[in-house]
Amino acid sequence: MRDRLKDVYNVVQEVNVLDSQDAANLALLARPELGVTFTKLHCWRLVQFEKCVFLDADTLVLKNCDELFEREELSAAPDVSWPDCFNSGVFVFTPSVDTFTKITEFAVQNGSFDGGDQGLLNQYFGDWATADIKKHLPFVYNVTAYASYCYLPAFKQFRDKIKILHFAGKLKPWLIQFNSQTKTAATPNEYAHAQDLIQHWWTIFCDNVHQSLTDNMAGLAGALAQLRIGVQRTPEQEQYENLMRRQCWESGQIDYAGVDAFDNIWKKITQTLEAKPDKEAETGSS
Ligand SMILES: O=c1ccn([C@@H]2O[C@H](COP(=O)(O)OP(=O)(O)O[C@H]3O[C@H](CO)[C@@H](O)[C@H](O)[C@H]3O)[C@@H](O)[C@H]2O)c(=O)[nH]1
Ligand SMILES: [Mn+2]
Repeated sequence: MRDRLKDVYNVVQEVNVLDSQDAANLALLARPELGVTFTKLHCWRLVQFEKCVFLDADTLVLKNCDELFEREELSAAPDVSWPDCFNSGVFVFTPSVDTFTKITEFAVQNGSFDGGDQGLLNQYFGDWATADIKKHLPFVYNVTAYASYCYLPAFKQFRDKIKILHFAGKLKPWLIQFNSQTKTAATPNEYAHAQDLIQHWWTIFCDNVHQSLTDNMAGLAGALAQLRIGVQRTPEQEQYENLMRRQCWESGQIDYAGVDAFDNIWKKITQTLEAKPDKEAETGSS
């Protein structure tokens, strides 16, 4: 996968979720819940660049955004569910080892109010909402596509102005049912207003990404490599695609480390089994 990425990007830099070689990381080892968050913070170490724009992997750039580099750290667009916080899926920053260290130290001390990088960065850059309006990126640089967060009449009115669409939330484009034969995505209701943009994501995937994937790749990439695009599907292929989609969906939805941890599931099963005789007794007596 790294080789494929190197064909497309100028720099492919590997970062570890937790790296015991590093003092800041060592401190974070005591806070494993911050591990994934920490990974995103590595972007501040790209000191070979003067200025950078961070983009979540679930963003889709629709127009040239070079002017973002004229903004200062930390510039970002408001988050739709709490506009006094910025959404951390798109932000302008200045790489600096010093800032990286300060943010990680801050993380170790204060944690993150939402358990992710967005809470942490909003705490660290705590005056974003009030200090400098130039650091408020227009919303078109980070438009949340999910219907329940979307102001649909505005989406319709301003859709041609959207520069970056962000598939924030659990339902990602790659989890949406896709028919490899007709090359069409079965857009769910939550994205009905953005159907052509979901289709655009899949068209880019079919035309520019699929040929770079191979069956021996791990995870979703390996599974997507097995799609046979534009040819008639055998019943086996159809069944496979349905199964893959379902597995993606389910793995995307299940909170293995939290409420859906095996211990909790087991507890629930045990409780249900224990509760059953009582229920029957109740029904019997009533
Ligand atoms: O296994 C993973 C998980 C996440 N990421 C990266 O982390 C980003 C954030 O995850 P995502 O699923 O996109 O989160 P969102 O649904 O966008 O949710 C919000 O909450 C996150 C946690 O605070 C923030 O990072 C997001 O910017 C914010 O939009 C991804 O885009 C990736 O770039 C990975 O590389 N690997
Ligand atoms: Mn995201």
